[in-house]
Amino acid sequence: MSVEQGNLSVNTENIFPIIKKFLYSDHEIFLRELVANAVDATQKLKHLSSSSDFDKTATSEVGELKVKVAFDKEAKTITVSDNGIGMNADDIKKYINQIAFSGAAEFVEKYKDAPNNKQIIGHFGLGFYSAFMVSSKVEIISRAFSAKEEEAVHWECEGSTSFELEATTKAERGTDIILHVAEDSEEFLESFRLKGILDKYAKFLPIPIEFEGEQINDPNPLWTKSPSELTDEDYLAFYKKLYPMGEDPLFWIHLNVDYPFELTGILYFPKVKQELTASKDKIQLYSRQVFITDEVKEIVPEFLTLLHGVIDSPDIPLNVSRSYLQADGNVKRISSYITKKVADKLQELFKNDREGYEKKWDDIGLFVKFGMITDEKFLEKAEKFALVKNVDGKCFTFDEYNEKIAANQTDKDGKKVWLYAADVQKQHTFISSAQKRGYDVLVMDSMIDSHLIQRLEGKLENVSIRRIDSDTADKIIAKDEVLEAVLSEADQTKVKEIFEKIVTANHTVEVQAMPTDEMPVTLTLSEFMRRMKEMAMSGGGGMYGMDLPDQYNVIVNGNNALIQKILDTTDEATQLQLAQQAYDLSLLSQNLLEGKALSSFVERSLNFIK
Ligand SMILES: Nc1ncnc2c1ncn2[C@@H]1O[C@H](COP(=O)(O)OP(=O)(O)OP(=O)(O)O)[C@@H](O)[C@H]1O
Repeated sequence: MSVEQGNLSVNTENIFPIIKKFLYSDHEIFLRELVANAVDATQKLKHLSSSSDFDKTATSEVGELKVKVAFDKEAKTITVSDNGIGMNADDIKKYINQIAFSGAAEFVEKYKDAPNNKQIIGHFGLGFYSAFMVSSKVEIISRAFSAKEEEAVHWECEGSTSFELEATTKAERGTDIILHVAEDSEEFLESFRLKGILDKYAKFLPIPIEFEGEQINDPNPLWTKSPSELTDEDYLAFYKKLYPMGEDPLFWIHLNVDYPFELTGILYFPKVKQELTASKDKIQLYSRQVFITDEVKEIVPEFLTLLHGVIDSPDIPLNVSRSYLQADGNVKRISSYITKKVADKLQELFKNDREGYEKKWDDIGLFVKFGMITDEKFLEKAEKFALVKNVDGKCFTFDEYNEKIAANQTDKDGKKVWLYAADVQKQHTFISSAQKRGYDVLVMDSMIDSHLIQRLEGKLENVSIRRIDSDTADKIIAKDEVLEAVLSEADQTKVKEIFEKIVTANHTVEVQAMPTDEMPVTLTLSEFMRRMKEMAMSGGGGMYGMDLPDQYNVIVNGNNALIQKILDTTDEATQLQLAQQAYDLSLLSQNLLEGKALSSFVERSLNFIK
């Protein structure tokens, strides 16, 4: 058989049912598409009017350009009118019958097998043909800018591949698109519904949009203006317009690039609360002032979805699938541009007003940390302006902090050890022990901190980060000097045996020589064990399908006088009671004593002081 070549053709008869079916969830898009086309038509006219030939045309007055949306509940029609460039018969044949139609055909060809892929379709600018999602018949009455009143054209189509085109008269230049609303779409014949859709998609279109005698849009939204003309009040007022219920933002960035991609916008830094998801997904994406979506997850790095505001770019492809979007060159460039701008802004605030920056740290810290964990490039930049805060409320950059602790908190291997408290109240005893040794203690108490710690350890050279209760103050920073033990080895073994009789089963006992003024018993949870546990808990329902028990180390301070007293006590019951009391005190200092154990402790304590 000889090789045969040819093109696969789409059966165009199928287009309308498919458009309807696939676009189901997003039917309201038709209005955005028609209004956007109308705005385009007026802008084309504006463009044209600057050419010298324009004066000679039939409709030489530009006049006040605008778009009107109207509906008639009785007649069941929605009409979108503009006084833009208009179309003559040839234009309709070319742009509506052929191009728009082939666009629709291409759409069907591409997505006929995609199972219910609404995300793709919702952004597929089907333009004019999306009118058929809600209409049983569509009419176009148009008078091109160059046409006389009686040279206007009338086109109509009932959602099949045949159409009618004839001459008509029209007093004004421009186009009316008349939708005869289908029975199943009569919900759109309501004022509030149409107003709602216009508010969503047309609020910032560049040409006045009129609905029920009122202009519903702001044609010159803030992001299209030059930053030099704008005051802080303008930015705050615009924020209120976007988020009427929102608390004032902390600061903002005005984006403006022409090359290698076009992008404008304003990004606001909200006060990010611990509850990250509440701040997320508030950025609105526009394309030439037409609202597209508020799902920008695939367009900006995840941590930037915490920001609020507007991004406007005609260079973000909207008619492709979301996963494809992330691989798109422009999207990548836009994403790294925004990341850089955000980092630059933070750096600038840090440099120009350190005090103000530190005051805001509690609000922006979460955002910066989230960025450092999830975005390598941001992490690199953020190392210069990220702060750590110690228990006294003082802030330091990473470099400043390393310098501060270098003398006293470098361990025997030359590593700088950062100590932190995850709960200042609970870990108070540990904090004071560390402070007695002149150690500084940081506060890292948010969920995100534990992830950040791992990230920083991987990133910062020669730094080890330890939670304050992961060891006794004596050992937490391993140094060469060793305290001499007061107890002999044999006595140490005896002490160990006494405590092993009373401690909770999975706790291990260790006798150490610590300064005499340290607690007789301290409970520690090794950094390793704790991280394992945290990982098991966060790693999707538990690594072993259960919560790992806390395996505390019970550190007995052999040099504390009470331990000697316990050893010297001959009556075994009293000896165990004393040991129990010392052990309970260590539990109590960490808020771990509860229930029956707590009651026995209280009773025993009363007996001791009676
Ligand atoms: N109101 C109008 N006035 C003048 N020309 C119009 C109008 N509406 C549509 N057109 C013409 O019909 C063409 C096809 O419109 P359609 O909306 O299908 O596609 P598009 O606007 O080019 O692209 P998209 O698919 O992104 O919307 C337009 O490019 C334009 O030339």
